Amino acid sequence: TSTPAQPEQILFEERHLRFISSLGKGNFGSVELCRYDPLGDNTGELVAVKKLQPNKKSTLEDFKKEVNILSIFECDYIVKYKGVCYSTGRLSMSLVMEYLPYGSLIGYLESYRHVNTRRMLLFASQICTGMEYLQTLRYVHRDLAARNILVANESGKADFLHLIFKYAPESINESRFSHKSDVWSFGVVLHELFCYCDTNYNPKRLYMQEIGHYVQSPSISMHLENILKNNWRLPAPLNCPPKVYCLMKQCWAYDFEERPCFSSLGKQIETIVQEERE
Ligand SMILES: COc1ccc(-c2cccc3nc(Nc4ccc(N5CCN(C)CC5)cc4)nn23)cc1
Repeated sequence: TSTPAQPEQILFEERHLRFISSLGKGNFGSVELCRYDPLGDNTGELVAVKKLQPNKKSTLEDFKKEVNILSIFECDYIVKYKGVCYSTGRLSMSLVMEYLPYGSLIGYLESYRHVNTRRMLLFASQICTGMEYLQTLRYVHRDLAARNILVANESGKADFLHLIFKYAPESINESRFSHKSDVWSFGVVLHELFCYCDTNYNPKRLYMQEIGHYVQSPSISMHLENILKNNWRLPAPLNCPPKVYCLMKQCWAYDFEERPCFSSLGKQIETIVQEERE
């Protein structure tokens, strides 16, 4: 049998990757803004470089898996993979991706507070399309959250990336993830959107208010599971159209089989957009 075709490994030479700034850190490693400038005249393109932490538990295998997965995705709503960079000295590997200048949805909503319902719904609809695409590839995201959603450009085309208060009940205590648990997380992202990612109303804070701030970490998930089982849900955001809150509640059906799929959510969002127009 022939060996599986290697994704086109576009090699970025480390010596031409000029560090500009740090874009963010996570348990995966760090992401830096760099200019790939082989001509050395600052005309090179800006790229987002995700450095793999070799010491972290994520291994070379994880890296190769991520490269293979990302390089297959062909979707307007998933960040574009450009290639890899193997640094000779430090034996580290980096993932090179397109750079999205507007940063995360959280940062965007904090600075552009005038974002109206229509634009929010546009974001929601685009996130839905991206999630539908992942589902066709049978890829479960597991970390859909506003912090992992990147805004691609002024037109508000939401891009998102892959990656506890976002989790569906079955994920919290059975670690079961599915497209339907991603739908639950999508409901939480909708909530963040319509709260403008306001830290006073972020999911963690609202859940902890209900559970009790005194509760310490290991038992938080048990308390979370209890309030969800007792049908408590995140409250409707200020000025949130009732139909949008109704969508969130559908995503938060305790029984994952009762949750809508992304294509149904997309259609319902389109309907609300039409009604908002009239
Ligand atoms: C968890 O941290 C990150 C950071 C960056 C990325 C990432 C991956 C793949 C492509 C990509 N494009 C951008 N753009 C971007 C632009 C601005 C900012 N911020 C500017 C303002 N600063 C205060 C915060 C960062 C962050 C990311 N970030 N980014 C993913 C996760």
